[in-house]
Amino acid sequence: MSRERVAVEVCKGINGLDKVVLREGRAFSAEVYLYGGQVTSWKNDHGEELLFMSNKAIFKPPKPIRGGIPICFPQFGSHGSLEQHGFARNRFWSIDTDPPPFPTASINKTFIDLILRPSEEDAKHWPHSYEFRLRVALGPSGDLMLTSRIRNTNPDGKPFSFTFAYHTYFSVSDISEVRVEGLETLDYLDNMLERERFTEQGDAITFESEVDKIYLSTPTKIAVLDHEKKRTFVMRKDGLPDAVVWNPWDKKAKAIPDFGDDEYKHMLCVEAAAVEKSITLRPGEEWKGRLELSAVPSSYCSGQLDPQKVLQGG
Ligand SMILES: O=P(O)(O)OC[C@H]1O[C@@H](O)[C@H](O)[C@@H](O)[C@@H]1O
Repeated sequence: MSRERVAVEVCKGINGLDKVVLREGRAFSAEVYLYGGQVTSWKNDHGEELLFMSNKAIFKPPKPIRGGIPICFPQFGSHGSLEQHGFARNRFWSIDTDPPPFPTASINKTFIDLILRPSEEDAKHWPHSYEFRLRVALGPSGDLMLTSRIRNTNPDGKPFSFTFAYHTYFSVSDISEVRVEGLETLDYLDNMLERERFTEQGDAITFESEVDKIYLSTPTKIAVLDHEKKRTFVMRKDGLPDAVVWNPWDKKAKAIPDFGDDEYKHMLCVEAAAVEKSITLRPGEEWKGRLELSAVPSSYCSGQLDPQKVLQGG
């Protein structure tokens, strides 16, 4: 007799931190830590992990967790007055038991709603009142969906601005066998050159050294093809015009304390983001940013794989 899988379970994770486990179908699953409101695991129906998590990740405040999908808010990167990537990734989020309804009814039943509100300490550095609601959902075919709703609740009539990213760490077999499609010929800001602006040349993007680029005004669908694994990640995004692509490569990897020296070979960050133009909300206004990830088998032929076809199963 098979024991029924609990769809949404709140339990203890590493170092006793609270986590929520979502389960769908035979073996699809995802895990979300309340610390950081961070997805730390996403598995397919073979139980294979699809997100990268460093073996040296520190699941202990105040360090953010190195891997999964950290949330960068209210500041992406180091441009601004706040700590790198903002504070949302190292705050304790709460389970939101009574979130306002979504305008269109969700067909997904397997989800968790989290909420982040500013603490007194946060308000000293970023003097704004807001509600950040995050829904993490797992679809019937294993798709992972994150929806952020950020509302300005400033009582003093003041607007605020922020930048944002879903800092997704994909797990890949070998970075030198990976290509990203959907960003070719776009303009990007090079983070390694003080955000100087360039235009991407040529074909799909491949990797042979450190990369840290913010692609601008990107399409809503981007594909990450893992040749060796014969797997393609398809990212769809909404409300997030930019896409950050990051791999630290060998030298930078050694300088990151919570990252193994060789781990750069097995990860790639492709981050749905709003960086170039910050988002401004007046009191009472709400912004929505959505990320949808699916992992599909791919038989890869150089230049012939059209992410569109992958999406349609063709
Ligand atoms: O080490 P952190 O703060 O998690 O940041 C990792 C990387 O995150 C990327 O999004 C940035 O573009 C990089 O510049 C940065 O190095």
